[in-house]
Amino acid sequence: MIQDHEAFPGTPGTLPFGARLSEAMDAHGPLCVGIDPHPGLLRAWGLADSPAGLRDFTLRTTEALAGRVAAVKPQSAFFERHGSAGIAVLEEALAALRDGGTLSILDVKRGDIGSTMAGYAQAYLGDGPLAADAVTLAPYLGYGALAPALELAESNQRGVFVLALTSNPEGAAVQHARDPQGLPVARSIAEAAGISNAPARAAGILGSVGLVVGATIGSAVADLGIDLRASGGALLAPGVGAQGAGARELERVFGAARRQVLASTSRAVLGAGPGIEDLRAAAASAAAEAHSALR
Ligand SMILES: O=C(O)c1cc(=O)[nH]c(=O)n1[C@@H]1O[C@H](COP(=O)(O)O)[C@@H](O)[C@H]1O
Repeated sequence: MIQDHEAFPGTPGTLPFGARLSEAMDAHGPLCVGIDPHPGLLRAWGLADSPAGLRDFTLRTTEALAGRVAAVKPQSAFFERHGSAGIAVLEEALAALRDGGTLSILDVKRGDIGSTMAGYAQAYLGDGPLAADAVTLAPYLGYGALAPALELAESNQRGVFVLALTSNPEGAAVQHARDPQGLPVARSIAEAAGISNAPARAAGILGSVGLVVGATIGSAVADLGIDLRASGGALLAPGVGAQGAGARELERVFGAARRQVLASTSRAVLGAGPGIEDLRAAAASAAAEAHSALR
C-alpha cells in the first residue's frame, strides 16, 4: 500500500499529493486509467444504462485496477447523469479506491469564485463522501479564483490538476489567446502553477498543483513558449488511446518534461472489459507503453 488512506484529511505522516503520486508512478508506471461509464460502454459490457448497471461497471473496474495502476480518474459526468443514485456509486468508487490504496483523481473540471469555489473545494478536497486525492479544475474565471481549492488541497495533502492545454481542438481558441500582457493564456496558467509549486520544487519533490496537457496538442507547448518542467507539478495527459495519441505523441508533446507526465486513458482500457483479467491486461499494456515513452 502506497499511502495511509485511513483518515482523510491531513493524516499525520501523509505525504503531499505530489510526492505520493511520484511514488505511485514509480511503483506502477506513469498511467492513470479513467472510469468513464459511457452508455455505449455499459451496453458493450451487457449492462443496463441504469444506476445498477453503473454500479456493476464501476465496482468491476475498481476491483480490476485498485493497487495496479498509479491513479484512477472517475469522470463525474457519467455518474451525475444518473442523479443521486449515480453520485452514490461515485462515492462508493472513491471509497473503494481509498481502501485499495490507489490514488483517485476526480474529474469534475470545477472553477468558480470565492465562497462557491470554497464549497466545491470542501466537497472534493475535504473529508466528505466525495473526497478524492485530487480534482480537475478549470481556471477560466481566473487562476487566482482557484485559491480556496489550492489552499485546502495544500493543507489536506491533496492535489489539483488545472486545465492548461486540453486535448480537444476547440480548446485552442481560449488557451492560445493572449492576455492583456501579451502572454498566451495557457502559458500564464503554467507559470502560475510554477509559483504555487515553488516550495515543493525547492524541496526536490513534485508539486501538488498539476496541469492538464493533452497528448493530442502537437507542437503547442513549444509554439506558445511554455516551460512545462518549470511548472513543477505533474502533467495529466489525456488523449491517449481513443483520441488518437500514443507513445510517439507523448514523447513529442512533453520532451524534457516527460518524467512529470501521468498519461491518462479511459476507453482504450475500459473497452477490454467486462472481464477483470482483460481489464488488468489492457491497463498493464497501456502502462508499459506509457513507461517506455516517458521514462
Ligand atoms: O481533464 C481531463 O481528464 C480531460 C482533459 C482533456 O483535455 N481531455 C480529456 O479528454 N479529458 C478527460 O479524459 C477522458 C478521456 O477519455 P478517453 O478519450 O476515453 O481516453 C474523459 O473523461 C475526458 O473528459
